[in-house]
Amino acid sequence: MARIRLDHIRHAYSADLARSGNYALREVDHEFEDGGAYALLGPSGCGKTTLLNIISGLLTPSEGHVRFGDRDVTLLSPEARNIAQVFQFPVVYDTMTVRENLAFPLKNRKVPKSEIDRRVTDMLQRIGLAEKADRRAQGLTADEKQKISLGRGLVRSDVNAILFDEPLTVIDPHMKWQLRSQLKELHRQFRMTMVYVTHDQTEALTFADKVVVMYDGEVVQIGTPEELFERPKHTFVGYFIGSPGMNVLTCAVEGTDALVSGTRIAIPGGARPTKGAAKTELGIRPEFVRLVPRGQGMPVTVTRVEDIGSERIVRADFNGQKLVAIVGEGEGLPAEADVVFDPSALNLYADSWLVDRSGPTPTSNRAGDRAGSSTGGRAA
Ligand SMILES: Nc1ncnc2c1ncn2[C@@H]1O[C@H](COP(=O)(O)OP(=O)(O)OP(=O)(O)O)[C@@H](O)[C@H]1O
Repeated sequence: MARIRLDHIRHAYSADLARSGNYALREVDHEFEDGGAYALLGPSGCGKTTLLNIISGLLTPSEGHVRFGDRDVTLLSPEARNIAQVFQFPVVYDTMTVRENLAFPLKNRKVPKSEIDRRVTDMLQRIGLAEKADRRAQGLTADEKQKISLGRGLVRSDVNAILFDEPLTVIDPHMKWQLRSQLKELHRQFRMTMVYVTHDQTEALTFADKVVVMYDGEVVQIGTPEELFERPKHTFVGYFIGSPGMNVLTCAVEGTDALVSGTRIAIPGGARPTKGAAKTELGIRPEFVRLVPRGQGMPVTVTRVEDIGSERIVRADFNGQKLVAIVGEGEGLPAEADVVFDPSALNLYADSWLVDRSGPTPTSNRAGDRAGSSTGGRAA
């Protein structure tokens, strides 16, 4: 296994695109720790596959270097990099049996037969294909074939990293959870460096120790699921992680307060100057917006209430800006509501990036659990 260093990587798919500044990857300068489980998460077209292919060696970056440990592998082929890859669609040898497919990469590397038998038997159990071990791959479903692809990637213990590109796309929804848990278990057991591309936040947050959020050709934040939830470094992270995503309210900054549509809201720890910023915004997750009886907070007009079982999603108009709140089970919803914001959960953004500040971080994702609230006040 190896630490993977991406050293000032940029990539354009042609010289013309580079000349016009059209980079699929604008600048990526990050490190994946040895033995870490990472998910590359982002919307379609943000550059996830491009980055994965640069790590694997299927693509050579236009600029920058890829290092495995201290070794520069930028110009090496995927084989020379010694990585395992699992793609979106199954890659199996149809004429071989399931067992032979799994044994294939081990035989190629001259692993002793007894060791091959042991590892293949273990993997057959893990991917749930023990009963079909001696069937040819040809007659299997797409779902089963993809499990073979996963097993073939995971059966080797000598690889520098295992790279997954949306590997569960063809898997039946009820099996996805099971295979994800198996992947996590294998990671816990063997501490392989794993990089897993997905645009599904549930998949990313349940699989990875660290989630790498990509947006428009850039990595905007690498963090644990908690970090991404509590302190999104970019408004896109706030919007993309969480359901519903973070409220992003246009604001002005005056001293240490934010002015949102004429309402003054104190920023704990003090808002830092945002001189030169073209736009400033205040972020607050719906879990930290509390609805209180009229007169006890900032006035809003509730426009819609969606009951989703254990909680209600309340959509409101906050002086012309849309605001979403989550009302938990057992919490009341006043007929005429005001809102209060948990001050520890307020984040200030300048040109979409978080303005660092001191102060506590929110500790729970239920608004009712939090002490204190920011009720704001009308600006003079
Ligand atoms: N072979 C190619 N030639 C030219 N442009 C490409 C090529 N492959 C990808 N791109 C462009 O590069 C950008 C990043 O694409 P990429 O496939 O890496 O994104 P992605 O995040 O993996 O998207 P998806 O989730 O849809 O696979 C997109 O604008 C895409 O259109």
